[in-house]
Amino acid sequence: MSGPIDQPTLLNIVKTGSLEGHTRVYRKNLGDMTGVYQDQPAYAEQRSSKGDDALVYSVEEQRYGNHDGALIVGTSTMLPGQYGNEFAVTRGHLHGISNRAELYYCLSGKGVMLLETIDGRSEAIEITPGQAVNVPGEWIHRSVNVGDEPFVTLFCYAADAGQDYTIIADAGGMKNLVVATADGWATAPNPAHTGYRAVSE
Ligand SMILES: O=P(O)(O)OC[C@H]1O[C@](O)(CO)[C@@H](O)[C@@H]1O
Repeated sequence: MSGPIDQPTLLNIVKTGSLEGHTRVYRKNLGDMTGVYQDQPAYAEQRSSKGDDALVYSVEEQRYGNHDGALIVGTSTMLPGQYGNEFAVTRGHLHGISNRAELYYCLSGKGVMLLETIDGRSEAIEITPGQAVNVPGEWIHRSVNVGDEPFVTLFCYAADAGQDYTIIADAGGMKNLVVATADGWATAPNPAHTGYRAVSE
């Protein structure tokens, strides 16, 4: 044993995204999503019609510490939306400690976990209530709302993981986009993607 033993926590989780017992809440607004969507005119049009303060996603999380071995548990609530033909996404990231894994369990709505590795692998996995994606370390990940109601997930990952948001920005966006089709969604290559840089150790 290497230090004090943390206290267990009861969490009441509501499928609409409320996490009773959370220690932090943060929200991302439309104005925070600069550079995320490829269709910049469509994004600019929504900023001017809805305003920069319009909510796009929010996170409620609970952590009992940041030390090696501790877990963060939280809920993420993504509002539906489209920017041109691209569905609403989270910023997306690789964990700062890149081998840290994460679980995403769908509480409500319909979404896709878009997952890529720096050496070119790509996966897009749809989840609906009752389904989860167990995301191993080394996968860049982003949530995508492909439905017309909030996409709510319960997530859990190592508290020391951290987030590297520059990995996607430096590559001109993720390799694939999740776009609307006549019968739902599909992935399409992102023409602006320039390849991922190596992860620094
Ligand atoms: O941190 P980002 O990429 O903005 O996206 C938020 C997502 O990441 C998480 O914070 C957890 O990794 C989720 O809550 C949420 O879906």
